[in-house]
Amino acid sequence: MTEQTHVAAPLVEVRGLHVRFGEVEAVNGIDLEAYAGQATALLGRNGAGKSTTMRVLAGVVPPTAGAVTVAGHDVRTEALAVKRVVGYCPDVGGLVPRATPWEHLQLSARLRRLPEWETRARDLLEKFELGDVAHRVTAGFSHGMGRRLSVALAALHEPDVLLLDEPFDGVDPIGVEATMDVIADARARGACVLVSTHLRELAVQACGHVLVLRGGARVATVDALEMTGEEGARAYRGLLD
Ligand SMILES: Nc1ncnc2c1ncn2[C@@H]1O[C@H](COP(=O)(O)OP(=O)(O)OP(=O)(O)O)[C@@H](O)[C@H]1O
Repeated sequence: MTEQTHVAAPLVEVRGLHVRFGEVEAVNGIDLEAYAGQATALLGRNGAGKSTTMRVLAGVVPPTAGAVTVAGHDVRTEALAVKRVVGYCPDVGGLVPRATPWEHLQLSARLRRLPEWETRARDLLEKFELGDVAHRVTAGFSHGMGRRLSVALAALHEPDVLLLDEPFDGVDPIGVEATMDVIADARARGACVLVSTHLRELAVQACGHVLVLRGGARVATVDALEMTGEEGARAYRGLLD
């Protein structure tokens, strides 16, 4: 036996990630590994660096320093390949106000050259209870409706790496359940899932591992069980100070 506990290579590998915006050090030396079939939650206070880390993994923000690979692709030199293997629900934006949910899904399917996407698109819209508004422009959508569509869009092509930034924010129980299903389905088919959220209880329900960030750095990686209930709330609170 070797000391290695994972035989397969990680789907997400982050070594010494730094991201600077002018004077602001948004991410300050994060290490992270995530494997097929795993779901990992990113928790931390406002400004801890969760969304910036997600943006780097999605290939939309380049690292200032550090090595980051997603499904074996370097985010710095192979950003397009990263975007192909990732399904990304950004924390804000990403929807075109004058387009309908169906048009969003259609555009994503065409850009990715997905064959036979219509049935899955319809199923996702039904799952997220967006079937009735499938042909209504998103301009008038509530915040929660927009979140639900963003998760459906991220999941459409059954990506190897699913990145959900604040997927539960303002979402009703049906939407939360649909998002939990999407996460469970992704894990079952061997995808790797990362979820950034402020909702600790939902994070531990969805994920097996929790990464706590503070000031752009990782302060702990714990089993989700250690973050559940009142004891978990106390443990989490302790990591925030
Ligand atoms: N484009 C940007 N330009 C300048 N500063 C930025 C930019 N994006 C993020 N930051 C800064 O980087 C830090 C980390 O931000 P980030 O959005 O990653 O945190 P977060 O943990 O996702 O916070 P929240 O929980 O509030 O969404 C913050 O100080 C933020 O102001």
